[in-house]
Amino acid sequence: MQVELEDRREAGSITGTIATPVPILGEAAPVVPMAPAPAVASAPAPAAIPAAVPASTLTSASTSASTSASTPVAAPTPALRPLATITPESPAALSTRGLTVTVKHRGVVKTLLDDVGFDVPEQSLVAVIGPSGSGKSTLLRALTGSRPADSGEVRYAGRELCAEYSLLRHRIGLVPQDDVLHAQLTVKAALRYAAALRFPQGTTAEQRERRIDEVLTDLRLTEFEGNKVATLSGGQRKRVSVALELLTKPTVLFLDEPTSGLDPGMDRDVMRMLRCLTDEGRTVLVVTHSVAELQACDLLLVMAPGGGVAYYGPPQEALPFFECETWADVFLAFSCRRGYDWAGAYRSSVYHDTYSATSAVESSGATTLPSPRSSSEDFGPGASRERNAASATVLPIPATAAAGPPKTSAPTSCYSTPRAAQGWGSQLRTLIRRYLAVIAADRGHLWLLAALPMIMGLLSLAIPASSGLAAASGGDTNTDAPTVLLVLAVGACLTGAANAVRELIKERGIYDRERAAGLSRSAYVMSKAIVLGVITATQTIVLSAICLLPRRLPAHGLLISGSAVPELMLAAVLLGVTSMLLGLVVSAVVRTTEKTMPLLVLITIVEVVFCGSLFPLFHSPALEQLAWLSPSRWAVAAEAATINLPTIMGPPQGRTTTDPLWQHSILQWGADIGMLVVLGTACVALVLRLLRRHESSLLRGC
Ligand SMILES: Nc1ncnc2c1ncn2[C@@H]1O[C@H](COP(=O)(O)OP(=O)(O)OP(=O)(O)O)[C@@H](O)[C@H]1O
Repeated sequence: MQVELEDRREAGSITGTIATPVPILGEAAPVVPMAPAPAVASAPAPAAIPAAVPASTLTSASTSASTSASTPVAAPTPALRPLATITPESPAALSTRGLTVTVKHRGVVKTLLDDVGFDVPEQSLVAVIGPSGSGKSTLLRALTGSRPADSGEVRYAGRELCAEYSLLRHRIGLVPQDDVLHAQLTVKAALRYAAALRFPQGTTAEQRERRIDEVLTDLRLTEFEGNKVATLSGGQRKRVSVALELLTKPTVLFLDEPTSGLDPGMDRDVMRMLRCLTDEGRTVLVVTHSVAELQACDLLLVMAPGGGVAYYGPPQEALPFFECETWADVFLAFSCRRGYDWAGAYRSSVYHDTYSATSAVESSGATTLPSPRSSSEDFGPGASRERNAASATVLPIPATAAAGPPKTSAPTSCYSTPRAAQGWGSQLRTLIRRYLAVIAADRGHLWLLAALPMIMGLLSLAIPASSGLAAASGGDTNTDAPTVLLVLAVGACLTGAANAVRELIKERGIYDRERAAGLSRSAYVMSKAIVLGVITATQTIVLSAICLLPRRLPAHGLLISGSAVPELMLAAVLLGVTSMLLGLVVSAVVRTTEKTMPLLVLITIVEVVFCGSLFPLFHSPALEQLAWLSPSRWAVAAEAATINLPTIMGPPQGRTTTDPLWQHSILQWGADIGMLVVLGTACVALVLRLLRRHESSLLRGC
């Protein structure tokens, strides 16, 4: 193996200088040769290593070419050097033991993670690979608390994730597979809003700007800071996602397939960036499908089908461990030998004893941590570098990382300081500003928002209603008035629900990530309700003005003498806003954006059927009570009360009495309006409840 590595160093600069920082930091990268690999000893054999592939199918590595597939062979026996001596004083950045995740699928219990345990030393870059469905994403979710394991434990610097989640979550950075960025915003604006939401209370705007400039420089994004995220390449977008996470200086950074869909050059670029982030003092764990750049990592975790660990150790020793020449051979072996106990083979190897079984976790959960720092220290100018230099560790470091520039300790002390998150009001203001910026950035959508109520208002004028909403002359009944109210109700419902029905689901990924980073659920929902409420109210006023003003109207309202228009408009606006909140409920229920359109149609039809002006609902058991749940029922009733519809229309066909909810009295009008407010409030409570339902058990408590 030694020879092979030396050959690789000569063959190309990439593999030969894997610990070299690429010029991400804006300076020329010094060429640093790769650290020597651990020496391979000849004896003793630690364990039977899987003859991973049938000889007939695959070509084995030279050391195992003669090995039969069915005969377990002795492993090449490396004299392994522990990556880090993890003691209570210098804990692993991350330790896991016995992580097991099961789900019940169609009555059958399925194990997604099977007794997974490993230690990640501070300042190491760990890649996680494995065949599709082997549990890599499940592992990431268990490590970050977004779906805690059913059993086992995860410790950060000795602190148990489930027990101290509210403390630890601010120190865990996660770059999910899908971009969690508002594509309409510029890079700098996206970072500004994220900083305003995530930085601790008391951080000044100047400190935030300085930190944003730091990460932009570190990730070579300065030249793109004015570009919209949507216009960036996949690799650049991934760098922005990483920048966003780095703003708060997480101690451990997780990335879920950051290179999927990127070309090999981008793949290398991203992996080199991760190498640099590690060399600067962070601990990085990356789930990847790409095996081309594994040399850049300090440790490699290979997941086996069934969710067990098939290998955890130095990447350069993985293929010899599996006795394969290529990763394609290893993955083929995984699929060919379904029943093989890959995890058992690994557990009985020396790699398990060296890289998975030496943890402070096993000895004690209590770790001695350096004294706490203040929150503002985190974000002061150049804080990280100074801090890292000050807390330089004596931990032995991984082979490849050892070849890089002098490394410094990850700031374990930060775990001990709870950070004061931004206040609710501050989060709400930031969220409202960001939402408005996102809406304003989409000119086409803005035009549509403006045009929709005008078009619907003009169309409503096509309804022939010579008496408008007033009493017909000559003692006749006005039977057109209910149709005008119906059209106004449909317009308000459609406007409100259409505004909201996609708004939560389309940014569920962003919300999930921000929620884990400290966002208040209620501030988020209120920001949506306020912005969409104002937009919907404005649209409904325009719609009602066009629909009502050209028509004959009663001279007085119930509350306001001189005009019925303000009362009619108020009912229409409340209907629009309540329907918008109903749209948010739909958006919180569904799991995909596609499902929102059929449900929008359904909401509209339900509101039309139950509005009360299409056919009489009163004194119709069940139907009448069901209609109470429809906002349109109460809005039309309030409008009918204002214009005294029972008198100008008379009893509906086949009935001798009129709708009791339409009674021309201030009390009834107030009750109708009050019910709209109650339904709107119930919708907000339901949205909060539904969002909570999607969250992990750890987040629900925060
Ligand atoms: N809620 C669930 N119910 C049933 N099975 C599930 C559930 N969630 C995940 N799985 C299954 O668990 C296994 C592991 O899924 P996971 O997404 O962690 O795998 P992965 O290694 O990340 O896959 P990929 O590389 O394709 O992303 C898969 O077989 C998946 O179908």
